[in-house]
Amino acid sequence: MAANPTAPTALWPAPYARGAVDATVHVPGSKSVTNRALVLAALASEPGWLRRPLRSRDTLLMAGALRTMGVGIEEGVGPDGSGEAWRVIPAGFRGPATVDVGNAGTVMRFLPPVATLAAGDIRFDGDPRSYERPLHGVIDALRTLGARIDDDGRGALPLTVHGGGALDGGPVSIDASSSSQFVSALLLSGPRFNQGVEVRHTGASLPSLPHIRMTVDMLRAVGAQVDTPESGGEPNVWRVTPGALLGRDLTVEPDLSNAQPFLAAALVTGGKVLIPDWPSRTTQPGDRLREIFTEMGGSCELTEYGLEFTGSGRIHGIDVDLGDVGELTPGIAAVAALADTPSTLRGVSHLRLHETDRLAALTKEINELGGDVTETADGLRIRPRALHGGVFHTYEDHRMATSGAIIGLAVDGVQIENVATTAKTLPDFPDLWTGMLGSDGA
Ligand SMILES: O=C(O)C1=C[C@@H](OP(=O)(O)O)[C@@H](O)[C@H](O)C1
Ligand SMILES: C=C(OP(=O)(O)O)C(=O)O
Repeated sequence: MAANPTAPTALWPAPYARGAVDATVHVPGSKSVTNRALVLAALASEPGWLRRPLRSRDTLLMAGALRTMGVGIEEGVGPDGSGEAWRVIPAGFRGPATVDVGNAGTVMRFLPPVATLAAGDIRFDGDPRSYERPLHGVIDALRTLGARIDDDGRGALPLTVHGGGALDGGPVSIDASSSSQFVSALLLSGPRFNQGVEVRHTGASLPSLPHIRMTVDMLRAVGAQVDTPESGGEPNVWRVTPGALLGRDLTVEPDLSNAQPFLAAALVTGGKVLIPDWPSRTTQPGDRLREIFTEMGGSCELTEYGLEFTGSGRIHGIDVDLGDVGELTPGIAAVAALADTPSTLRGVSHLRLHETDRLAALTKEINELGGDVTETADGLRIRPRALHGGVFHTYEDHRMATSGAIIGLAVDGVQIENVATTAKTLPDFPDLWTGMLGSDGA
């Protein structure tokens, strides 16, 4: 019987680059934008369009969850006839329903607030790892705002939201130091709470600020009134006024965090990669790669065709705080392991609570290929060493798989366990990767 390439134990021989890459890579839509757009369209008072949505495990789970709660999400071609699209038709949310969150932070955090608006019970369950990921900020806040929620007392999944058809809302304090998604979750549904919502973050630090800005920008784009620290409000306080949301026609930007491995390929092989449709203005954290990968040895140009990124053939280490852009850490760690000087990646202790404990996983897997990585209290210290082939375990973490593939470009004989786990946000990864390398291996 042929080996099943999607079995969790399957090994994928990571392609070794025999030369400099020179490719154009069309990167599918952003997970973070797609899932926010779906939630906002479902909360709107009229139908809307979502063009070029990402179709991956996380976004299909979001669409499926909204459908089970009564929302219409239909396949379409968009109002002007171009491109694939979803038409989202809001309806009163209803239960009883069961939502599978998989291991999607956006689904497990963004939907319990929506469920408080449902008429009926909404049960949330997911992958084993989803039980370990922090959710207390959302659960405690919703209870303060008037919701009835049953969990097993750990402040985590599984849980049931007893939707009452409406929620009071109002002011609430939370500690969002373990995930910015707590803040985003409360703000997204805030316009639909009777009194809106005022979220005050009281923790010592707050990761992933660009993702909170993405939430605010997208709320404003559908007509919500949002006051933020940046718009003259108090530090760490966001306020959303109650009101109806518009149904819009939104085109999803490419996922810039999923562009990372392809940019890294240009850096690692001294080649060139063009990513079409790179937005000239965006809240996506992946936009920081222009600066980070330039400091690590590349150069880039943003033109009307997209982002052209060129490697110089040399890779330098970096000392950088990644607190704002934590999801870029696995890819940066992979490049840093191949650099000519050491790196220190800081500000990302919360990565221990992501898809897997990413700090432990990166340390173990790079070291098993001969690397020299140590965990610090809030990140990684990486001293480059000659690496050798071997199995790169991925712990059901899409970004571990793409990191291993980056290393495999420069190190012959790396095998990625369960590359199919990239389906969480980029099901096309293996094909895009081999397509980038071409038939002659680069
Ligand atoms: O809101 C979002 O879309 C995200 C926020 C971030 O979460 P954390 O703040 O939990 O790191 C990020 O890491 C995740 O990939 C996506
Ligand atoms: C942390 C991530 O995902 P999630 O949305 O599940 O938190 C990620 O994609 O890197």
